[in-house]
Amino acid sequence: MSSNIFIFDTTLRDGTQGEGISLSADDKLKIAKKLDQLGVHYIEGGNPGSNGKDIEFFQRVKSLNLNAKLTAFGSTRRKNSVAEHDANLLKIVESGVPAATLVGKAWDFHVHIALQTSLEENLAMIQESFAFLKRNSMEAMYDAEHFFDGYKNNPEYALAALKAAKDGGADWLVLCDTNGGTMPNEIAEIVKRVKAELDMPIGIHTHNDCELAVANTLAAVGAGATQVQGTINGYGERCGNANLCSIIPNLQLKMNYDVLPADQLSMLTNTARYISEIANVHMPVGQPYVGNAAFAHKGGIHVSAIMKDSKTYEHIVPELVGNKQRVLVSELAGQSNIISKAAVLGLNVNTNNEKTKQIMDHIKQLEHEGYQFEAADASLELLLRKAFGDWKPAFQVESYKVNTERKQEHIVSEAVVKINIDGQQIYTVAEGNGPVNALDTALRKALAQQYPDIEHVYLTDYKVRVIDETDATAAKVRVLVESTGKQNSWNTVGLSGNVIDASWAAIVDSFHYALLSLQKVNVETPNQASQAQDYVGLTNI
Ligand SMILES: CC(=O)SCCNC(=O)CCNC(=O)[C@H](O)C(C)(C)COP(=O)(O)OP(=O)(O)OC[C@H]1O[C@@H](n2cnc3c(N)ncnc32)[C@H](O)[C@@H]1OP(=O)(O)O
Ligand SMILES: CC(=O)C(=O)O
Repeated sequence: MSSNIFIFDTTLRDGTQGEGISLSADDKLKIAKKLDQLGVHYIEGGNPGSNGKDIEFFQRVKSLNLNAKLTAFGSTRRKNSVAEHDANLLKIVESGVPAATLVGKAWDFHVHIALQTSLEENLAMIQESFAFLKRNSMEAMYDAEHFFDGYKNNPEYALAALKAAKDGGADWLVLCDTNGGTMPNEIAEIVKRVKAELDMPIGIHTHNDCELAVANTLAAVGAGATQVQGTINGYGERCGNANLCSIIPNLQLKMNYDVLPADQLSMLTNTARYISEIANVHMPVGQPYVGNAAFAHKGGIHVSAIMKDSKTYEHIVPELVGNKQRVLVSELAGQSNIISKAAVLGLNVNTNNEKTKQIMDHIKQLEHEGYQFEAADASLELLLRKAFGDWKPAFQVESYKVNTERKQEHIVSEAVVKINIDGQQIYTVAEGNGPVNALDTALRKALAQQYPDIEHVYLTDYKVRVIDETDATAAKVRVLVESTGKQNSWNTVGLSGNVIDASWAAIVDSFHYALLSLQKVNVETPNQASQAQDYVGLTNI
């Protein structure tokens, strides 16, 4: 391993400057705990001089006794004032954390335009603010705002800003590519020059406006930076910050730096997903390292090869970052995709045979008609189980009917469902706020008579897509439904020329899937049942 790199997480500060991200104090505490478990070295909790929520966070976070060093963020003192009376600096000290990060201007243009003060006054603001922090015994980082743009415009002044921070006692000089417009070669060259000029620990803080934040961070580290600032999932102002979920594994697994212990690196995927849930921001499936599709294989040629050796199409072992390999089945599949998927389900299909080919052709035909199985794993599982003779449906649908009626201000839908379970006909009626909701409720009510646990299954997402748009009158509708049980969620698909019928098909598949495990638990002895659940895998609702 090479030398240590310090990870400075600013998800709770710069991350919250991203559009659509707003975290409560409780959210921030949960995220701080998670980041600490991951093993980051610094957690920038927020701006105590900005809002009450951040002040509350800093008050409450102390009781968590985190290993990571907490840092409070703010700016250098206001122009023409004194640090001791600066409300923002006082709040930082009052926050009681051991470290602080102050942003200060390093680009002469910004001093003139944004601060509207003299170049000398800005240097005094920097120097005096750091001296104030050091008098209060804090570890102090200088976030040299727009450092790279400043250096390109006026290198003497940009370096003078760094020297002012150093003279004030700053412990770290963090070079910021605030507008995110610098290229990796420029970053490397400028970091090297700063290293040669000033004997100080250097950090890097980049933004993603040219989609280069990760590359720029790595270039800076290669040139001698030892503190890396970034956020989980790259949240941050405008196009975001440098994404730590890519930087950490790149540094550790590709560039051989000592960043996190291996067992903590394997928490990366879980951390990224947990924080995306709290931030309520959907993660792109193709997000490197931690995305759901980061190790998902779709093309038949790829799957055929990974079954021989995963290295053929995987740049790392996914488990190193806590992710896992997935095989998708679609019209681009070959027999290998089916065999691999069936093996995961515990189905005994281990050789290429005529049956596998028939199923593959059937799936391709269905996808050609408009089905889509890669986003409907549960429907695919039912299809495979049926094809390999492993599935007996728990119920048969006899009929359904649904009406929607508006009475003055109220719209109500009523569904009537007739199903058959082991020869016994069950007939239910239910109301809902729409036809899909009414059908879902009526079917659940019918099944609950024999499978009470089905009450825990909810429809949690519903997507409709009109396909075959070139022929609008004959267009088909594809409905994807996400359902959630006590522990898992799963997706099913329905296709029809009628949106209600497509929805019904997707709902029926969802309940069939849920009943796979309930059915097994009901028919087996307790011991066999737990084996059956392991065997069924995903389907323990
Ligand atoms: C590059 C970055 O990401 S920096 C961090 C950006 N993050 C944020 O701004 C989020 C938190 N900010 C806030 O809550 C508010 O902006 C506050 C509390 C800091 C300040 O609020 P206000 O006092 O109302 O000022 P406002 O936000 O309108 O303007 C910023 C002021 O800070 C001054 N300022 C900007 N940078 C600095 C600096 N490095 N040092 C000192 N003063 C600065 C500006 O010149 C401006 O002063 P002016 O009002 O005399 O023109
Ligand atoms: C400090 C900071 O967030 C920046 O310069 O981008």
